[in-house]
Amino acid sequence: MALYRRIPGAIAVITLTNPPVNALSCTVREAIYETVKRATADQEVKAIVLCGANGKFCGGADIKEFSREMRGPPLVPMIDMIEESEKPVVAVIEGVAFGGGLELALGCHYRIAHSGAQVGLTEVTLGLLPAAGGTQRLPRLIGVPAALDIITTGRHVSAQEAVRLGIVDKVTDSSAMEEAIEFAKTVAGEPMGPRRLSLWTAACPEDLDSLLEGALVRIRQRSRGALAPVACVQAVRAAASLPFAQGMKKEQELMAYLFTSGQARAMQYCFFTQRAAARWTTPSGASWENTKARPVRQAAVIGLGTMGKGIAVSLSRAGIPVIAVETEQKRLKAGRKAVNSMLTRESQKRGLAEAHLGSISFTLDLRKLRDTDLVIEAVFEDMALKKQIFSKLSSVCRPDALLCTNTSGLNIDEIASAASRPELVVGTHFFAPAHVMKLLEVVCGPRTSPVAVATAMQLAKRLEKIGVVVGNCSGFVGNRMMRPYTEQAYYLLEEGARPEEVDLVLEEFGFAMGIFRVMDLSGLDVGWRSRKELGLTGPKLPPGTEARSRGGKRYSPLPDILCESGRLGQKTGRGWYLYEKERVATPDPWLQSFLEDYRSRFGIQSRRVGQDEILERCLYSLINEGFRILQEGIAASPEDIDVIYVSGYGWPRHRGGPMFYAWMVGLPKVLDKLEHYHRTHPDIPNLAPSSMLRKLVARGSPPVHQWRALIQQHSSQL
Ligand SMILES: CCCCCCCCCCCCC/C=C/C(=O)SCCNC(=O)CCNC(=O)[C@H](O)C(C)(C)COP(=O)(O)OP(=O)(O)OC[C@H]1O[C@@H](n2cnc3c(N)ncnc32)[C@H](O)[C@@H]1OP(=O)(O)O
Repeated sequence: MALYRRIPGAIAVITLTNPPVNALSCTVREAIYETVKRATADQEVKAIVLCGANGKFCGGADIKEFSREMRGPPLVPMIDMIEESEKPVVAVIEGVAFGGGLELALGCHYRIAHSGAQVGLTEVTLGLLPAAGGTQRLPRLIGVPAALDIITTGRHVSAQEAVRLGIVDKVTDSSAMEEAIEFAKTVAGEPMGPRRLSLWTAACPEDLDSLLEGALVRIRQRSRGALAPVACVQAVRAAASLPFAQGMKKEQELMAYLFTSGQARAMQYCFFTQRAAARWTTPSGASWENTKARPVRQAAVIGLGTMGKGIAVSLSRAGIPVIAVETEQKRLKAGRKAVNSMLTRESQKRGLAEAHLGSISFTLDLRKLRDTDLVIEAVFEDMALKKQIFSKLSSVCRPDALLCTNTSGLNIDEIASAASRPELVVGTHFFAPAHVMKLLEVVCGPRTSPVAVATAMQLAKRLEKIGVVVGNCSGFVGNRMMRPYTEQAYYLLEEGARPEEVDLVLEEFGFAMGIFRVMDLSGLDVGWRSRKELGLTGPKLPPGTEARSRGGKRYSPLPDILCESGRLGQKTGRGWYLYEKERVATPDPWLQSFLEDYRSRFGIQSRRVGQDEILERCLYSLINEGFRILQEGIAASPEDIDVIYVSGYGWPRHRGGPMFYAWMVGLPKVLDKLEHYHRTHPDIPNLAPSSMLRKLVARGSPPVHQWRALIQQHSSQL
């Protein structure tokens, strides 16, 4: 709702009251209409102040209403009514003014912000555009180039930048409310015509076309295939070239197109699922609601390799003092140098004062960890080494210290078996670079206690990461699903495709990089090492093993052969591609003739593999593994899997995540295709449809939020 009160000085104060973010729900819009009308009709009122309850102006339109039938007064005429008021309306921006919240403020005649506030037209992140006049008013207020950036990225703009750009008229460190009331008194009675943004003209650069073309190029690089940012560019073009009323018409047309697109639905699904992941539960009844996290006042990181360094920086950035441990002086020195320069860069980039960073001390002595609340082990993926460390930690650390391992797939239970308190051992699987990537898989072993899960999830929040609780199995959720996806990509090469063809299809789908470019970037030796560990290749492989089969299943030795010939990806200048200029992948004629030789050596008839087949085999095999994960209870819900893929594996947000995508495509179609590909390739068991998928199809393909109820809780590994 919106509360109305009269205060001395002939001022009416209207307060949006809809916790937690004062979203513009149907009830709020009705109340705004009513209270603004009341204030404009009241002869005693000379100016109006519009604010939000609990220190937040407004988080925008109520996103929950987008999936229901629209009711209540629409936003656009409501904002127009405010702009048309003859009495000055002053918006008090505290906390946030996002999306429709900022559009509402742009309809006001003045905007006063608190210095801690943030503003933004964030609709694009929900697959929409600012369709309450934002695409037309903002360019008129701050010029086309700055507005284009804010509208197409949806980025959060600080109050300081907002005043510099002219989005707000004034910023204050003290009470924005008091400032606004005093200000309103000074402008009462002035004519409001010049303050109506709809009457302004947008300042536009001479070369508008190249500005807009540049924006489209950046959009294609950032989020290929996403409709909303492209529509935003079209709307800003309208603001630059058409009168306000026509621009508004264009804005509405574009909004109608986006609103009914599957992409908007997918992105709104991502918004809610990301928040739902924090509300974890386990079948034992433990949950975020009934389990209290332990406080983390000091943390330690063991191992200053790529991951350890990033984790130490993340902890420090969150203000947590860190002890970083290495085994030799040389590594310690190199680690210290790298961490310190990462921190300097970070604090410059984020404008963080050194005082906000947690101190980091460096040591070779594990005994220094005796007072630490939480330790994160980030050494090589070597089970024996990890067990040795956990055994030592048990004798060094406090009995209640949480012991975390940053393994990307090893058995948490086995690692925990080396600790004297296995219930305090939990997996914290960070993603590289750990100080940048948002995802944290929190891995529960069978003995992990609820308090260990709660503490790790709380840590994720403090590090500004998205924690998702998963069960213990090889590769957990994310990496386990990657395996069948990568394997399909190898098989497609064996059958006739080229790496660049596979990558193109995946990039057209929306991944920033195709799988072969990703492998070249991270190094082909990563997978090679783990295949050697598993005895799939290298010295542990039993003599006489068939080249293209392991345990009766199809196997591709292609990546092993590449590694054996020294092609490890970007770092060696060649992998699946050639890198003559640093980081620029070019198709390699050598690889093409190598693949031809390989096919003739194994009697494989090369064929043209179509784009649909590439996409379906890669994605559906990954999705199928997701269904198996649900069936085994390794993930609590399809939503959790989707959060993992969108925030950690570059799955395009506008596709919602693999499980949501499967539902959008149609589960019967996914099942049908998997059956077809499995019939054609019976030696690839990953293509055999999972029974969970069959079950969902048999039940009429219910929407994703209903799947959880169908997952058999008794098989949960969480
Ligand atoms: C067929 C033709 C159709 C025609 C078209 C019809 C068009 C109709 C529309 C007309 C025009 C619309 C134009 C405007 C659009 C918008 O405004 S879209 C919304 C834009 N707003 C945002 O993007 C902000 C989203 N929220 C946030 O970024 C954050 O929540 C926050 C505000 C920064 C607060 O963060 P934090 O404090 O970390 O809290 P959270 O955990 O994120 O959120 C707390 C709970 O609040 C819920 N919530 C947040 N924002 C909204 C919202 N806008 N609507 C509804 N609910 C919201 C959030 O889900 C959390 O809920 P719980 O998880 O249940 O706790």
